[in-house]
Amino acid sequence: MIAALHHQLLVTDLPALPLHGLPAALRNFCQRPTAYREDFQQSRFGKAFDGYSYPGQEDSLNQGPEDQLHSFVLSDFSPALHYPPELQPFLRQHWAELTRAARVIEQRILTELGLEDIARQHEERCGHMLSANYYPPLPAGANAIANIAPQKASALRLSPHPDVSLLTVLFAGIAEDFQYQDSRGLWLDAEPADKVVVFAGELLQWLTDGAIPALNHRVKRGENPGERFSFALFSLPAPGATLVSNAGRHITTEDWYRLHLSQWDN
Ligand SMILES: O=C(O)CCC(=O)C(=O)O
Ligand SMILES: [Fe+2]
Repeated sequence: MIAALHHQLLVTDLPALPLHGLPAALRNFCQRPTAYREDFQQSRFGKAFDGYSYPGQEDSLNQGPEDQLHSFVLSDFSPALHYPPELQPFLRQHWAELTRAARVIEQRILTELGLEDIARQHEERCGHMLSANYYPPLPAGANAIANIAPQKASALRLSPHPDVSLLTVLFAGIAEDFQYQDSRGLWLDAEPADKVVVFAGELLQWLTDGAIPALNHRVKRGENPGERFSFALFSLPAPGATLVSNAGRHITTEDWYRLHLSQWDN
């Protein structure tokens, strides 16, 4: 059963969950003037990964300067009032229901994997964060990428990475151009799907002491890169928590975030 998350996507038989207008709300936010958007940057939140990041940004905690997307990270950990008005209706009306549904799915997977102790820590010490991602349309020309210096023009819209999560739930399904790395290190194209899709994050790797590796993934630049949205829901330890691996290693939430981010230190 462990093979179900081992270097692969778990495409469940559950239909994708509704987005309740979130893509349009996110696009509206991303099309506001820079000065407006800057009020919601991560540095203003100072909590976990919460807040806004934009293409070309040098100091985002969750994307690199070469990545060609806007992301807005929402979580259980910041007060709803801190988020922009565009995202308030989703947060107020749908966040609780979405994260409840995701928790049920995550619990079922962890239990089926025989990871009872991790399931208990997930239940008691983890919350959720959503990376709501908007990839603006790109011109068809090879180097004509908005906000990106020509030397950084890339075949990718999102660079390869593992997630900081315990599990990542693509609750709205999987969009085109998503790729993941198999056990041989080869990049595979994921089939777009209107199902809930789940994969392992680095916290699952840490808590299983390496038994279940985090899935590396990225987004390629397709033939005609139009507007693209994705919604990745991460289960994450809450501020102030301490987690224990199967082998008995301990880590605090804050050290976990630092350890995850240190892989991008030069
Ligand atoms: O855009 C995608 O399909 C993937 C997004 C992603 O990997 C992330 O938000 O961590
Ligand atoms: Fe990711």
